[in-house]
Amino acid sequence: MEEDTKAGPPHVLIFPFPVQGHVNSMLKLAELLAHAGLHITFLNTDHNHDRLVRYSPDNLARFSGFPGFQFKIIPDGLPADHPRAGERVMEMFNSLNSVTKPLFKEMLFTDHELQSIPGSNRRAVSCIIADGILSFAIDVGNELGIPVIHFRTIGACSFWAYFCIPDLVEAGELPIRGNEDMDRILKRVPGMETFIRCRDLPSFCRTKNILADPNLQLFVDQTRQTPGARALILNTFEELEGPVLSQIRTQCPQIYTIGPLHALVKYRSVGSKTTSLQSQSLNSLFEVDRNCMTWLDAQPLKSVIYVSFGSIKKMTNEEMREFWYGLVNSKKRFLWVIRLDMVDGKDGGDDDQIPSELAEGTRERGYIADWVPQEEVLAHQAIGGFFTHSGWNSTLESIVAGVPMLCWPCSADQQPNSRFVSEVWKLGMDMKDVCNRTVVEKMVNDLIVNRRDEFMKSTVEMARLARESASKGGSSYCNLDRLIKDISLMGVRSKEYLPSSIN
Ligand SMILES: O=c1ccn([C@@H]2O[C@H](COP(=O)(O)OP(=O)(O)O[C@H]3O[C@H](CO)[C@@H](O)[C@H](O)[C@H]3O)[C@@H](O)[C@H]2O)c(=O)[nH]1
Ligand SMILES: C[C@H]1CC[C@@H]2C(C(=O)O)=CO[C@@H](O)[C@@H]21
Repeated sequence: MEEDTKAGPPHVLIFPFPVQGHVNSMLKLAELLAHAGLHITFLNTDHNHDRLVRYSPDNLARFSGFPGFQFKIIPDGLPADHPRAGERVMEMFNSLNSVTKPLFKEMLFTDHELQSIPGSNRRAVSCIIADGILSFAIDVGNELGIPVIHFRTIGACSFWAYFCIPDLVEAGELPIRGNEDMDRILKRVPGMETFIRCRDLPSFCRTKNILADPNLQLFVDQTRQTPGARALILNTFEELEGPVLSQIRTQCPQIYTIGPLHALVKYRSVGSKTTSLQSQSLNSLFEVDRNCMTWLDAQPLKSVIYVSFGSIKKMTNEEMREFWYGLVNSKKRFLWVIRLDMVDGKDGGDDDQIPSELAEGTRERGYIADWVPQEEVLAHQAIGGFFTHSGWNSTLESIVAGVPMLCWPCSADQQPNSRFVSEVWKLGMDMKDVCNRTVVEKMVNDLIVNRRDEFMKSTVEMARLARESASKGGSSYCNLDRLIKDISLMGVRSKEYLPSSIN
């Protein structure tokens, strides 16, 4: 079955790991590629598609405006009531591998809309852009003769830390030998030898069972498969992570740095119906509370600390209490995102009664929301600082907005991210491994009052570099053009690749 290579533009299938932070950045890439005229199939899980339809209905209308754009739905293999958050998010890997992978292969082989339609301008899928932690897509692409590009939605610093873990083990630098060992500087992560400590490695390294820990092995294996992909896409920019990118290129020569994606959408989607800031809330898997913007309008300039720990983190009642007292005792205004699924269980009894001093302080100076339009919030003039978990999208959004960060990393790549924010880029402070109301109170005041001028110097400069990279002629702007050209040149599937039947 030879494909008519003269028919229509390239057809790219985009497949994110199905959580908000990944869907967000991959939908932005989908918009950019569709805006450039490529045909896009965006593969959503049934669970997430239902949430997009429910909480971002305008999203579907916006994307349907691109010719050749379609959403495809695939099960994630989990029951509808699975939390898909906290530590249980790890269960998604097993179901995606056992249930989703065979369906993915069958879809590519049998789905008429993914094949070339003789006489029409729709080509078969000519390239797969898969999440860097869904490496089974490489196997499927190889079986079907479709080139696969990895898009890893974390920063280059974290990708490289993951990649070097086997070298750290081989050199005896891992495992970590207890709490007293956490500040030991590691020597076998090239480019980070002067500042990366044990506590700054991805959280999965905090295991005694370094050779057999299933989570650690999963991410190391996924990361080490990336050199087998046709190329690697990273949502970052050369001016932010150049030294680490040089190290990664020794293993993965073909890298497209096209971030910050949310800024690139803004600079390349001129004339789109929605401003790029508003378009972010069109990718939301949660119901957005826009009333917080009216509350922000009433706050003094740079007076508010914005607090959000992403879409996956779950907190204990004790952690909530320490942060709440720290924020109230700081005497600063705060906008705090507490998702409906965020607090781990309710221990009932008086724990659920809010102490009067907290209730009064929150009433006077605080606003608590389930979910907000974060890019718009960070761009608001009332925001003086971002108390963040250091998720990579949040980090980039804070950088572009020029907002200094107080980092409380929770898991995975957040640990390396927070070390780079504080130690390398000087964009804020790292509160790693601390959960104490007195420390929260002090660091909030340091961030938006006592050390504000110090951080503003570096945040203003990094924001300039970020916007420059995403503007016409900038590094990320040009790399996106290169990616589009290279995808257009990618070979087409020839018949010897197509198996006689799905096995
Ligand atoms: O009220 C809110 C809170 C967050 N966001 C958005 O949600 C996204 C959250 O992404 P991120 O900051 O990366 O955090 P997570 O949701 O935790 O993302 C997961 O995926 C990221 C990308 O791989 C990783 O860096 C993180 O560690 C991982 O937890 C961002 O775009 C935010 O703008 C909102 O729109 N409204
Ligand atoms: C399942 C989460 C643990 C780490 C994963 C990840 C990665 O690319 O390594 C990024 O963010 C998280 O959502 C994933």
